[in-house]
Amino acid sequence: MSKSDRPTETLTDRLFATERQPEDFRFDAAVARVFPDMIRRSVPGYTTIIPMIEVITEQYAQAGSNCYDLGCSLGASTLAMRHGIPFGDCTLVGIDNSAAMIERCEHYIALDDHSLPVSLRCENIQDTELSDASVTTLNFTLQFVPPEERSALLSRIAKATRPGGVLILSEKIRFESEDEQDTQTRLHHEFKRANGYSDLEISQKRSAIEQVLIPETLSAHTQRLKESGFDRVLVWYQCFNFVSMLAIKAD
Ligand SMILES: Nc1ncnc2c1ncn2[C@@H]1O[C@H](C[S@+](CC[C@H]([NH3+])C(=O)[O-])CC(=O)[O-])[C@@H](O)[C@H]1O
Ligand SMILES: O=C(O)C(=O)Cc1ccccc1
Repeated sequence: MSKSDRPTETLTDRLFATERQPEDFRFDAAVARVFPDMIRRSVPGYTTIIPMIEVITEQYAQAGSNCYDLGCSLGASTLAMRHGIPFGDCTLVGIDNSAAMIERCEHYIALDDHSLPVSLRCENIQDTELSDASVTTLNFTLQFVPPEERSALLSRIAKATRPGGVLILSEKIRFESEDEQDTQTRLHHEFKRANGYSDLEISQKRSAIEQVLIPETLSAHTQRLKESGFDRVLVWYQCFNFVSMLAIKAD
């Protein structure tokens, strides 16, 4: 096996470093190979959010319930949930519709020495079966679901959630004020530059995700979470245009 084929080798993301034909971003094998580096260098707060998912899971997981990580990629949030769940009789399920991600995710799960089994499913989260949930995580995944299809998914999650259970929802957001949108976007791009991305990488990635990752405002998210069946919504983290919310179902 060559060095670059080792499934958990940390590789540097250079996918947008040279000029390329405009093409929509996809979670294919090339992205899966560099994903840990890409997400860490691209999403402000990602390295803080992951360990906090463990803390939040520990607070809200319920004995005998199901915990879901929807859009689990390589399992970073899945593993945080695994370490947070304080009950041996919970079922932890990671779901992603990218075969390349799920295949690599299996390796990360296997390397993590922990007794709670993780069940991985290569499925579309929009029609995957959900039931008896206490903690569900959508860590930067809902943003890739077409906006008009987001309510149906959130309603299914809320319906499947036990009283006192939660949804952890992390998203790239946009702002109502054009001024704030410009400032936060500039700061996000500065974060990427500080992490070694060139102007070409930033602009080519921006074009590739434009039609694929659709950010919405915080108020749109909050309103829809409430209409979907969650009782309380709070923001527990924000860095620039990246936020994480906690949507809670009343006891
Ligand atoms: N409809 C869908 N069904 C299933 N999976 C999907 C769908 N749409 C997108 N995905 C999957 O959602 C993941 C989004 S990444 C999540 C990071 C992870 N949560 C982490 O904490 O490291 C975030 C990002 O790249 O910004 C990808 O693996 C997609 O294949
Ligand atoms: O890179 C960006 O600009 C983002 O908004 C985050 C991101 C991270 C990983 C895949 C797609 C988008």
